[in-house]
Amino acid sequence: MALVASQVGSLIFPRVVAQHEAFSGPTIRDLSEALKGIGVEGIPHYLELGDEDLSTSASFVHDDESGDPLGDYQFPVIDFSLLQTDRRKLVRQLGDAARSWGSCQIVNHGISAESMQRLIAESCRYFELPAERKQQTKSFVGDNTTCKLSSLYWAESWMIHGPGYRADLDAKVHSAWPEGNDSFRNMTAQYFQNLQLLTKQLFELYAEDLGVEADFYSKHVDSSELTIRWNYYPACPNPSTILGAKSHTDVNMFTILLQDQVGGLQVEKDGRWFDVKPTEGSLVVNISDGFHVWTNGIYKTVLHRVLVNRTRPRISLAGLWNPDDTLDYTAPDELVDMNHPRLYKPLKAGEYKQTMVQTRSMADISMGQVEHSRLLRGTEQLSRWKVHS
Ligand SMILES: O=C(O)CCC(=O)C(=O)O
Ligand SMILES: [Fe+2]
Repeated sequence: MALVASQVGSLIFPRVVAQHEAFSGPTIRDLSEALKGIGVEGIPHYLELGDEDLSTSASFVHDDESGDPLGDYQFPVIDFSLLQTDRRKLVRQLGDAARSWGSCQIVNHGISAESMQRLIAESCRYFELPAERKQQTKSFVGDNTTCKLSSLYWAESWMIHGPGYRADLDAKVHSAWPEGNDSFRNMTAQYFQNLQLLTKQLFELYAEDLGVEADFYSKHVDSSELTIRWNYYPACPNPSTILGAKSHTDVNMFTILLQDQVGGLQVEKDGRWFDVKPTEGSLVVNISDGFHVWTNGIYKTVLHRVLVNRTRPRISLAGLWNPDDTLDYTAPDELVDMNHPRLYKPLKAGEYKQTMVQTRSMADISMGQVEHSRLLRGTEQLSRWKVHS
């Protein structure tokens, strides 16, 4: 029996009545049971894992109580307060993490843990609104509208675009949540500003690590667009067969991610998956496709995915940086030598973004999973701009 989109949508996003911190109780019908109810056996293939192999999960690494150092496989948690005490050490740690993981967690970065917790708690209140209310928010994706979504599966999301974020925020939030949203809007606006400062600092530190002009990257922050995407992953009855987000790289330049304490984010390294275990007050810094190209491939674009769980909803706020479309991701000459020949042909940020938006919109529920996965990986898609491809 063919499955109608709206039917599937309501099944994959059953209403979750949840207290974020203490979700309990069997409020979700089992997905396959629900599907059987409308005459469908099993799970629609586009929701299956395809070539995603959860058995490669290396989460055991973090459960190991023995305290053994994990060497190259210890996911980096970097103390940003080294900025005041040992800048060179901070630069080295950030650079090492960007080269080997394309990702790290930073703590003591100047944005208070308390303000981030409050922002998460307020964001949860938004997602706990009835679906009809949330659907009034322009850019909201979830419930009945999600079935063709290319990358995020068991998730609801919506986003706010900078630089005119204040007006965008007021209009969008107000339409869904006219009462009680003032503090949410103020907190979010403050968070935009904090991320801007932090990103400038990070880009200066990365420039130092790479040995390029101090403001080579940071001077573009003011003319870049920061989008915040809220991702909400309801508790899922089939967490072993469904992902919150399939493995993907981010197509933008650079991402700073705020996650709650539930866990589920994983990053790939050397063909294995590692949990990014939430650390109180931390932010996850992810190198995206754009920054990877802009560093001549010296920094890795990180492949990541999100697992869901049976009992607790999870929330994350992805701070996605996109430079002006005219920005050329061509890496500076300092990063090109005999050992590092130029990897990519000239590539404008806008051209890459547009190509990838088109590519991803081709991702369709009728598509095989392996093909689908390729569309989500900058590591594969960038090959068409490789100098010797
Ligand atoms: O929820 C997460 O931790 C990751 C979200 C993500 O990868 C994204 O929004 O691009
Ligand atoms: Fe992502």
